[in-house]
Amino acid sequence: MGVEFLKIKEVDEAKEIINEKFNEYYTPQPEVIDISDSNNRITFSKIESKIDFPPFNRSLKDGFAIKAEDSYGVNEENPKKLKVIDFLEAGSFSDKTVELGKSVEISTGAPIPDGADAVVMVEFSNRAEENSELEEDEIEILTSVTPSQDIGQKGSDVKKGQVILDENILLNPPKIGVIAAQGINTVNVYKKPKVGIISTGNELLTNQEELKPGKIYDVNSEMIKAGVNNCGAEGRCLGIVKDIYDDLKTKIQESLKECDILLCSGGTSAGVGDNIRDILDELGEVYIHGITVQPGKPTILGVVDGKIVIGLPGNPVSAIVIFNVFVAPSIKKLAGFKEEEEQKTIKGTLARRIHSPIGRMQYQLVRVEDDTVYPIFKDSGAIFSLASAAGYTKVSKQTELLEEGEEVEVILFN
Ligand SMILES: Nc1nc2c(c(=O)[nH]1)N[C@H]1C(S)=C(S)[C@@H](COP(=O)(O)OP(=O)(O)OC[C@H]3O[C@@H](n4cnc5c(N)ncnc54)[C@H](O)[C@@H]3O)O[C@H]1N2
Ligand code: MOO
Repeated sequence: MGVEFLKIKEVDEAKEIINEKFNEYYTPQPEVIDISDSNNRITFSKIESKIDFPPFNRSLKDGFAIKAEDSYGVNEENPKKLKVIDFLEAGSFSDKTVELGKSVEISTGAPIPDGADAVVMVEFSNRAEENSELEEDEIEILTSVTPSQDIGQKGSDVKKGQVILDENILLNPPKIGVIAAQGINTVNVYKKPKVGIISTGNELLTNQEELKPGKIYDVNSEMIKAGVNNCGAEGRCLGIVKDIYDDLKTKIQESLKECDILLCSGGTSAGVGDNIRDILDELGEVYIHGITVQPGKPTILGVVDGKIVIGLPGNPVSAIVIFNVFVAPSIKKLAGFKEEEEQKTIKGTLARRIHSPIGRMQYQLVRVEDDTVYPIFKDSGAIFSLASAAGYTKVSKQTELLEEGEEVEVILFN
């Protein structure tokens, strides 16, 4: 007999242990980065505004800054003549004061000159070209405006000292815009946890090698790395290791020096060459070996040198399902994402019945077309099934059969 599994864990119990161990063995760290590198990073602390925005009262339109009082009772039949005492482009500044009977020609974004309290849009004015009774430095306005009209007041958008972004916010283009408006050039974000990834198996080749008899290309390294990166962490492929006990043991020890969390795949079962469990027992402690799920029953969680080591089942479908269901939520949390987001789900009608093993929660890959859910009945090594899979449907451990036509929920990948 090979190694015995620990007492196999129920799904909820396994999730709880994983969550607890991740919290215990990794403490999120902040780092300060340049705003130009901040897309897709997560804020570690609140960001406060350094300045009022806008920083001055500014014109929202091209037109004439006036005293609103000058426009009362004005309309096209009853225009009002005003003297133009200055011209203001965005970025410039006027030291003139607008009094009754006067105006300053102004561009959108330019600061409102002293004395003015409203802007009349250029469309509602005439110049000398349009009305020969006007002098060169005169206009007539054709509409009335209210005080503050078309003025963006200083601090009306954001006041100095106001929280503009909370902690645990995923920075994206609009949010980076908010920071940029403040002239802030560095951001305090969560450091990405470094997650090492090792594939194990004598049969595995890198994509640099020629295919040989009995061999296959390594799927899990790149697939899991992409999954890790989607969680806001930094996945690092650390290579392929043969099923040789000492080689794998050394590789695990070496790898732990350069990462915060280690994900291995393959060698989790209890067969010849399945070494992960024994190595983790020797180097540290194993907390989970076996979860009541299908696929992915032989999943392992251990701790070595104060760091989490996960053994994902080698079959790629099992590896990605177990990663998504059990590992990704914890990595996301450590990377700074707010507590577990709702998974994206859709509902649909089963096109075929699903048989499920009693006693194991089944994650059945499915394809979805319109509202119809097609189970993909292939073994967990059939990687191509992932090309069309939209996600998976859960079949509880007490359920042996889901009938064709039943409504099911599909948990979508991403
Ligand atoms: N007698 C038993 N045999 C198996 C059992 C069992 O309970 N009793 N469980 C099966 C289940 S379920 C799974 S899942 C696998 C678990 O296997 P391991 O984690 O030990 O993985 P391997 O044996 O190393 O590989 C399984 C399969 O996956 C392929 N593989 C592995 N790594 C990769 C990779 N990086 N890229 C692509 N493909 C990979 C490997 O070639 C095998 O075909 O055990 C079952 N057996
Ligand atoms: O549990 Mo295995 O992961 O069925 O393929």
